[in-house]
Formats: sequence, C-alpha cells, structure tokens
Amino acid sequence: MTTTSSRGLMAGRFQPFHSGHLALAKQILEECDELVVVIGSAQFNFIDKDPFTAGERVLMIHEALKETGIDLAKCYVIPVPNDENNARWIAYLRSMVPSFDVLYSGNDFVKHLVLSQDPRLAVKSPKFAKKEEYNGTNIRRLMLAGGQWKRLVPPAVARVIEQVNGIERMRVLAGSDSNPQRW
Ligand SMILES: Nc1ncnc2c1ncn2[C@@H]1O[C@H](COP(=O)(O)OP(=O)(O)OP(=O)(O)O)[C@@H](O)[C@H]1O
Ligand SMILES: NC(=O)c1ccc[n+]([C@@H]2O[C@H](COP(=O)(O)O)[C@@H](O)[C@H]2O)c1
Repeated sequence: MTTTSSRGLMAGRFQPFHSGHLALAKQILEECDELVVVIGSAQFNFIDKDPFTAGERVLMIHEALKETGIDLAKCYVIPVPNDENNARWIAYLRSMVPSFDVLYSGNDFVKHLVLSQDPRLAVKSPKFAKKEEYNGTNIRRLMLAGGQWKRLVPPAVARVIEQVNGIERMRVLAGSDSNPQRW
C-alpha cells in the first residue's frame, strides 16, 4: 500500500550495488513515494572489503536505477561517511539526508541502533533475499576468483566496474598488506 508523501531509506556499503539491492529499491518505491539510498562507509575505498569509491558507487546506483526505468526524480543517492559514535548514528544520519519516514534494513545491528535511538522510526525488512548468492561478500569473492558475478548485478553496475578496471584493482588489493582498514 502506498502511503502519501512518504520517503523510504536504505543504507548499505554497496560494494558493489547488486540485484538484491535493486530489488529492495523497487520495493521501497512500491511502498513509498520517494527513495533515499545512503552510501555508507563513504570514506572507505581501495580496501579489499571496500574496493570502490563513493563516487563510483553513486554512478553504479544512478545508472542501475535509470536502466531499470525508475524515475530518478524520486531518488536521492547520498554518500555518508561513518560516524565514529554508533550511539548517535540515527541523529547523524538524519542530519545528512532529506527527512525519511521508513528505514528499510535486513541488518540486525542497524535495527538495534534504531530501536535504541529512535524507537518511533518505522523499520521494514527487504522482501527479496537469496542472501547466499546476492550479497556483496559472495560477489566480491566471485570477482576475485574469475567466477560468474555479472549475473548477480545489474548490467549497468558491471559496466561501471569494467570502466574503472575494478577486477584488476581488487586483485591488487587482495595481494597488498597496506590494506588494514575495516568496517
Ligand atoms: N539479497 C538481498 N535482498 C534484499 N536486500 C538486501 C540483499 N542484500 C542486502 N540487502 C539489503 O541492502 C542493504 C545494504 O546491504 P549491504 O550493503 O550490507 O549488502 P551486502 O550485500 O550484505 O554487503 P556485504 O556482504 O559486502 O557486507 C541492507 O539493508 C540489506 O538488508
Ligand atoms: N556509526 C555509523 O556511522 C554507522 C552505524 C551503523 C551503520 N552504518 C552504515 O549503514 C550501513 C548499513 O548497511 P548494512 O546493512 O550493509 O550494514 C553501512 O554501510 C554502514 O556504513 C554506519
């Protein structure tokens, strides 16, 4: 059911943005009027778990939404660096994005932060899952191993990764020990 003038927010690292994420974006636009995609851990890049820059992730998401025929006028894609203080994350997040009514997350840690900081904020879970295949960790593993990763991401995302020579970058990062940052 569509609620009037509502905005739904999804947050993730999107390393890379995959078809599970796209399914969640579509779900939000079915249930809300507008979509806010927060690119979390925006300050991290060129790390094995976070290979792509915030700018590259903006492009992946923008192009994937566009190629799906989604009205970009209804979508905000906003990079947000992490806050070192988890206990104030929701207030920090609200200061960085347009006001939102529903936070969509399948992540228990995120749900726990919402419950402890803003218990009146509505939280909904993604309908699509297939998490054993459609998760960033699995896709990054396939990318490094020369496996079938392209079928798990929107075509536009595969194009952006090719444009930035992403697979070669990931191979260099995997072989490097100057790569200590973790989220
Ligand atoms: N397969 C999926 N179907 C629907 N929603 C998903 C799926 N995978 C992730 N999400 C949702 O997208 C948001 C961002 O997820 P996230 O970026 O952590 O993806 P991930 O693929 O699990 O990443 P990683 O494995 O790199 O940690 C979360 O709210 C998560 O619940
Ligand atoms: N303290 C913080 O800045 C903080 C806390 C919780 C989640 N986050 C972000 O929200 C996103 C949540 O996405 P996941 O569901 O992928 O964990 C992550 O990208 C993370 O960067 C940030």
